[in-house]
Amino acid sequence: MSTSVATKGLEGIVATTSSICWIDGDAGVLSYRGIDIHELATKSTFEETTYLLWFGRLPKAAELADFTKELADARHLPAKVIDLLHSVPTDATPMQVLRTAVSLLSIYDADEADSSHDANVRKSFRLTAQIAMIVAIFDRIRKGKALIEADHSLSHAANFLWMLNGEKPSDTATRAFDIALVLHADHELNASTFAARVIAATLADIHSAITGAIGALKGPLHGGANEATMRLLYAIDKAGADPVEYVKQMFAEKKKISGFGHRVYHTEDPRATHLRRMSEELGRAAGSTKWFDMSRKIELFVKEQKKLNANVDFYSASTYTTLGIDIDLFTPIFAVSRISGWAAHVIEQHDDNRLIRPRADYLGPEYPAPYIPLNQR
Ligand SMILES: CC(=O)SCCNC(=O)CCNC(=O)[C@H](O)C(C)(C)COP(=O)(O)OP(=O)(O)OC[C@H]1O[C@@H](n2cnc3c(N)ncnc32)[C@H](O)[C@@H]1OP(=O)(O)O
Ligand SMILES: O=C([O-])CC(=O)C(=O)O
Repeated sequence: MSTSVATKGLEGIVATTSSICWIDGDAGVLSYRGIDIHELATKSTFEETTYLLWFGRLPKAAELADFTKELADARHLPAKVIDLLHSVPTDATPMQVLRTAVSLLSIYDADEADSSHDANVRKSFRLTAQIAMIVAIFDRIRKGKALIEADHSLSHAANFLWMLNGEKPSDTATRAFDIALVLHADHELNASTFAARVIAATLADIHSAITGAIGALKGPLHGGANEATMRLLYAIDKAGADPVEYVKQMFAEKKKISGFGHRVYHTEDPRATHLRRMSEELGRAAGSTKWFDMSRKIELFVKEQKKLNANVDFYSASTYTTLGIDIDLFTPIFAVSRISGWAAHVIEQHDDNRLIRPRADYLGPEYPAPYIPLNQR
């Protein structure tokens, strides 16, 4: 009965046109609006990269200053959203809370019913500022700590660390975190971005699309892999095990190693190059490269045994841990960055929309199957 054969997981299927992000998975190239990620990671900032993603080109100095101010000015959460953060159980995961809070934000957004280009851009500023605030504020609430007011003079990266830790971050920590935000900002039609575009394509609002994207990011095959990677490193450490022997046993049990493999890259993930270096450098600066050393042993072994490369999630785990960030904040922090890419894709989708509605290769009972009356089944 089927008319065509489905490609499991839509591998290799081109599902849309886009002008935002280009990846060459064989050459290990990632670019935003044509600009290589290595250039952006070494020269740009999260604010400038977000401008690039949303508006299609690098900003001039005055444009960047205006953009930075607008993003800082958007650091405001409705009281009801702060109430929600106080009312959820303190053992709720930050990803659950973020997903729920972003959904609630839509009810208080002045532009909720407006999905025009300009309204989407206004909402993107707010969502980008608010997602970072929600993650930082909930972490303080669950730890019984006093809330920290946003500092509008700080960059997006520095303000997040300030609101999370209640201490002005060092330049080293701010720059490392800012680079991590740049590296995670966009990645073409990854699962969460695709989810966002599918939702946006029904002409649903951007908050609905981003709520769905956060749900998709949470899974351990996608953004959740950074937390799963760190849980693996902790488990090896707790067991006092040799990392290679531990991973060998996982292979014997046919388990996947989080932080390895990628649907698109068949070579080094260019983001891992930076995160590997950051993991080592931050470890050295902090006086211990323990997590980097363990990660590197695993990386070399997995590469040798399975020809699998580390992806963006592998070294972000040890990088964030060395920055003193709790494990269950890793995936929310991915969202703190990825909102920039999600927003760019929702704007692009709404600007030139068509419903996304593929077909399924039907494998069920043959048509016409009999309807058997209830008393005869
Ligand atoms: C930000 C991101 O989303 S980056 C990705 C984050 N996810 C992870 O790190 C989770 C671990 N990795 C994986 O599960 C996969 O590599 C994915 C989900 C990233 C890509 O999945 P796919 O393209 O569907 O590849 P698939 O899962 O089919 O794997 C192909 C083969 O490689 C193996 N493989 C892939 N990744 C791994 C891994 N991390 N550990 C062990 N084996 C792996 C699979 O077992 C499979 O082997 P088989 O053909 O012998 O059955
Ligand atoms: O592109 C993907 O499939 C996953 C990924 O690396 C990302 O979302 O950053």
